[in-house]
Amino acid sequence: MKKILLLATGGTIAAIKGEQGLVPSLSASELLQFFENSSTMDVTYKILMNKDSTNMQPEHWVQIAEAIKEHYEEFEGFVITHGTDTLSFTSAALSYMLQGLRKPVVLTGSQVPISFKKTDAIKNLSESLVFACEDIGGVFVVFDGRVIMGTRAVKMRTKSYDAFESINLPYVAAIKESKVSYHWKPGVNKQDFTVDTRLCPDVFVLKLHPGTKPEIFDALKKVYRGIVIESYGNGGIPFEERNLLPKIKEVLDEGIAVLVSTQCLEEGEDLYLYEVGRKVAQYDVILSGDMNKDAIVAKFMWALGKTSNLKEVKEIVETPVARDLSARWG
Ligand SMILES: NC(=O)C[C@H](N)C(=O)O
Repeated sequence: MKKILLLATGGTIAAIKGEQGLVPSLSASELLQFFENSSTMDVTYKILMNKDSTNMQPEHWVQIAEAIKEHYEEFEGFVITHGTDTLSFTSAALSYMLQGLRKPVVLTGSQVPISFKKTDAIKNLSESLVFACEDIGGVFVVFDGRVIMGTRAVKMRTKSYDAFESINLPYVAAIKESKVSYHWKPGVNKQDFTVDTRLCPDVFVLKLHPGTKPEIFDALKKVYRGIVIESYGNGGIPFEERNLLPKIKEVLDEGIAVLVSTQCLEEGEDLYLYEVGRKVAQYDVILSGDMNKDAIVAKFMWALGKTSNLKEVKEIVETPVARDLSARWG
């Protein structure tokens, strides 16, 4: 019998209809009442919080990581039920905070509450429990029959059952009728299991649009230590009218880390391709490669939690962790 720990954090999966709309309310034991006792696994549950994931903050990621650390030796696999809206930020953050995992940490949720007729919760939770029994290490998202690396999941759809896609990396596996079919398998971790929950939440994502004013950086530098600029296409910063370059140089000189990424979900940046990219690349900004925004935010917070030296932050963020960055950039 595999010993699995179910950590409940809320989300639609645990929601009921309240007077103000759907609210997470069910406990972990109430979630498990929808399942028959299994002969292959022994599931223990713990409720960590009951939140709509919109209300999740980096401090809650730390709480989840600490719970896994506390129970790591007792269990063979972990399932975290979570709201889908920020699930991929949490899965990425756990991928950075929990290194050298030799057991699966699986995040799941649902688009429709578990007590509703057309729910996807029973499928997602039972497939997550199946995957949590696999002999594999790492953080994964299991949703709608697909297994995605925790650093590569992105919520693409607000209502459909297939809410998540694996961006810039193939799915790890498919699950059908409780059978796991691997497309590829992450290698065995060589490093020891370590937990590093130091995070600096002072990171801001600035999504560029034609008309973005340089003065925005004056406001940002007062409250943030890291700025992610989601630029366009292969990457670049406008340098003619509303020229953003002088302000970027100014914030860097004041010790604020700047990362340039792209609004395009697939194929990553190539900052050296165009003049608009090369002009900002000369400032030694951090490059995103093909990491997605949710992973970038979590990794940036994790890097800034360790150091404020801009060179070291760049080095940490640009080094691949848990398959978050493809070989071309790594
Ligand atoms: N499907 C969901 O779980 C959405 C919900 N608002 C949440 O993220 O908690």
